Amino acid sequence: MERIKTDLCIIGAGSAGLSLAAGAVQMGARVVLVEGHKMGGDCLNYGCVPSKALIAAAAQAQAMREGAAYGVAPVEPDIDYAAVMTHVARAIATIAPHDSVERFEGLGVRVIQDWGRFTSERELEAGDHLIRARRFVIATGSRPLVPPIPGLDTVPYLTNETLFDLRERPEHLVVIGGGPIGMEMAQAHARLGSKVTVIEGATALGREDPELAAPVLARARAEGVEIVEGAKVTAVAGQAGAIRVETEAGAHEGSHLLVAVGRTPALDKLNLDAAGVETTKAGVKVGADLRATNRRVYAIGDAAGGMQFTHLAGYHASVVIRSILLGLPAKARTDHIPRVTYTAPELAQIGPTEDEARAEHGDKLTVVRFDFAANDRAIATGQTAGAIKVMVVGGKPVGAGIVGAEAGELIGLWALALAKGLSMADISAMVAPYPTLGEVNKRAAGAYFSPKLFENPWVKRGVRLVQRLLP
Ligand SMILES: Cc1cc2nc3c(=O)[nH]c(=O)nc-3n(C[C@H](O)[C@H](O)[C@H](O)COP(=O)(O)OP(=O)(O)OC[C@H]3O[C@@H](n4cnc5c(N)ncnc54)[C@H](O)[C@@H]3O)c2cc1C
Ligand SMILES: NC(=O)c1ccc[n+]([C@@H]2O[C@H](COP(=O)([O-])OP(=O)(O)OC[C@H]3O[C@@H](n4cnc5c(N)ncnc54)[C@H](O)[C@@H]3O)[C@@H](O)[C@H]2O)c1
Repeated sequence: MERIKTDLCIIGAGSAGLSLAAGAVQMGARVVLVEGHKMGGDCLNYGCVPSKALIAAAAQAQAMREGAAYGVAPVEPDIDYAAVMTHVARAIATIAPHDSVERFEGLGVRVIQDWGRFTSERELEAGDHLIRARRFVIATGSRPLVPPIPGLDTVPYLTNETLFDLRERPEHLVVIGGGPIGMEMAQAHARLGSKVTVIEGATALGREDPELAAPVLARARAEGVEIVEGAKVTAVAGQAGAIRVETEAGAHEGSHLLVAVGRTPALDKLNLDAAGVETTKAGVKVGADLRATNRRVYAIGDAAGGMQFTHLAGYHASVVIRSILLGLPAKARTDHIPRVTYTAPELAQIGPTEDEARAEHGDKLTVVRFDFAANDRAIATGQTAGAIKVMVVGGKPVGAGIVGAEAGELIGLWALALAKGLSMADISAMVAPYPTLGEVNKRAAGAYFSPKLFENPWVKRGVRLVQRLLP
């Protein structure tokens, strides 16, 4: 058993652990990084990267069907599903060196490729190593939640960890769960030629602003995705190629089953009791400073039990690095974290939705909006299905929601606005290049001021007075 003493031991080399390791070692800390499975974690291997690569292939296929509006004869694409998955694997392989053991060892990180398990409040065992660290950071992420549905353990089912291993296109993919994973993968597969049924216990994309989620669901349905809502799955039966899903609202059959009903924190291997680290159902119990009940231990990323995004994992790393390396107080905010569902159209949100903002701010809330249909670039490119809504309190945006082409890119401005406390006046001061979809952001800000400017009798009177006085 090798004994290692270090400043910082990070458990998990996913988005959270890698961001922290790279930052901490380059700032001069001695860092040990413990990873039991694949460097890069979920995002690189089973999550963001493969899903977005698959979505890109699906978008290409769909574009070939939709040429008519542009005067380009539409064709039904000839899709080689195995080749699509080769494209997905290539995207992973291209990014993998950036997350590799070699790169991190090159930066000076000691990487231990084994599962970590606490033996005490100050020590972690990983293979033949016993690591004593001044600070530990749990960055072990999450894994797919497999609900206790009767019969599920008797049928072959896919999760995000196995979906991208497929080499033959599912004939009929049944997806349990209409959240972001379910809807992204459902639409992508329908575009790639599978028949797809989504079975959702409540409302599909139910955490989103219903007005902004509606066009996403409508488009997916128009492209052939069957979305069954209010249909909690009660039992599953069958075998490979013929799987039957029973719901409270009837039964559905398909060739393949994808389970996408949420995530569960990956904490089971850590022996957290030995470390005095308490947990909740969502993850490690942490405060806003991301410190656990053992104050030497932090949790970041999915393991911290809040929102689950790669950019949040990176942000968490930047928060705890202040506290761990410099001893400075640091708290994680949540109000400025955007989220994007990469369906077509994309759906992006930051801060509260309209309903949530109204519940919090009541009459102080103003909601301004602008439709893509009035944006020249959207008209020119045939992308007019979309809208932006901005929730404003006291002249400052508290939230924004965008549905439409490139919504994920467009929300970036509001992420800056909320991070820095910018006002609607700041946004409207921006000159956006013409013609860009990004003009919708400025026009939303304009919509906030135009009633104040154009429907105000005092402004009109003032202008008339000045006009009389001017030479
Ligand atoms: C299908 C899908 C699509 C997604 N798309 C997006 C997206 O488009 N945008 C976005 O922002 N987010 C997306 N996410 C979410 C994103 O992948 C996660 O939020 C992110 O990966 C979390 O990073 P993490 O470092 O906390 O955890 P992970 O990436 O899960 O990494 C944790 C690592 O810890 C390791 N580990 C676990 N236990 C131990 C142990 N005891 N010892 C040693 N190592 C251990 C694991 O092997 C793993 O490598 C998606 C997720 C899925 C499933
Ligand atoms: N674009 C992105 O950023 C992105 C993409 C995919 C995933 N993610 C992350 O991964 C997380 C997990 O995504 P997810 O879609 O698996 O989970 P989710 O919790 O967001 O959605 C799961 C859905 O399954 C439904 N459900 C649960 N049990 C059911 C049952 N028995 N029968 C029918 N429906 C049932 C729920 O009502 C819910 O709508 C997301 O919250 C997000 O943080 C992010």
